[in-house]
Amino acid sequence: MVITTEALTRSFGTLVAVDGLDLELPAGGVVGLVGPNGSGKSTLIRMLLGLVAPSGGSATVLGRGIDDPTAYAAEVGALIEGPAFVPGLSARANLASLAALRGLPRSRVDEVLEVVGLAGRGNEPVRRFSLGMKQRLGIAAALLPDPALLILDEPTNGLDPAGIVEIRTLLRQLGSEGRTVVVSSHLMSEIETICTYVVVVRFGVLVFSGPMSELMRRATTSVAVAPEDASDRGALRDVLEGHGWSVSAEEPTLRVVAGEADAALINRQAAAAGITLSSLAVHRDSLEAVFLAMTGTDDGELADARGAALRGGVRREGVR
Ligand SMILES: Nc1ncnc2c1ncn2[C@@H]1O[C@H](COP(=O)(O)OP(=O)(O)OP(=O)(O)O)[C@@H](O)[C@H]1O
Repeated sequence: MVITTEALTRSFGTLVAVDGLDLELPAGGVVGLVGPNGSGKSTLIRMLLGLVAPSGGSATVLGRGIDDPTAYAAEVGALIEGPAFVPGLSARANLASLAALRGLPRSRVDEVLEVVGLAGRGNEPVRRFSLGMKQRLGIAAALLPDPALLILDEPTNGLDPAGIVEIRTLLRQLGSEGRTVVVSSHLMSEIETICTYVVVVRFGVLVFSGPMSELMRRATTSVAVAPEDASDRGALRDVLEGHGWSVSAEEPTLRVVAGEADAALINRQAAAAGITLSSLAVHRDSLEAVFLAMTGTDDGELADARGAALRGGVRREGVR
């Protein structure tokens, strides 16, 4: 396991930002940490990096306890805020000074520029870079020590759609090369196509943790059927309900709560009752809908009163 947590908790005054989290994250691939704003993702990441002390519980990173982050610091690369670079210096010079500071070989600079697709732009001053290029440079900086674990807090925040695609492609590539990439986002849609494993949190509480394929299995499926002759709708409904399916009417179709594997059976039952179907289509909820059902929001904003109060509190007090 690349990261484990046991009853990991962090409170700020009376607010419990991370609430008794139990996690076991497998090594390799891209792990998505998803939850609406204010659900404790950054606090969790900061605890794992040793930047915030837990109020309770324990955790390990690469097999070592977070009470001594220096034991694993050299093997973990992180990007937790917009990367800070000297704007007047080139990308290459910025990375070279970071490498020198960390005692890393200068040869890593060109290697990481190559990995993030900035090799051809390395001599340009960073001030000319787009936000997406700056994010890629930030990831390059995090990659300097060739870490086994890369942790990125909302790396696609503020990027335009093209920039988001670029970062996604890069993260997928990094996750397929043996290292583990942990990436947080408040939007399922931004990371669902790149994650192999997903952790969903809400109000600091774990809602789901497991392989992406398992999350997808939670998506409910239904089969929409329409009889050729509209006057058969009632009879068709009776037949399908008689076989134990739950059916709702949605003009001009009937929606049957059933999986893809049931489609042929539904067709046969209708035919056996002398009803010809003019259409039969399998629908699966989007991951967005699954996320909505789990967290109460699909746009990253908490929908209920506590969410509104927390967001108001954060802005008013500027607590960060
Ligand atoms: N230093 C702090 N002092 C007080 N409260 C804090 C502090 N850091 C975080 N919080 C609170 O803890 C809760 C979780 O915040 P956190 O930033 O971990 O969530 P998040 O899921 O990363 O959200 P976002 O996407 O908005 O950053 C929020 O209510 C936040 O206001």
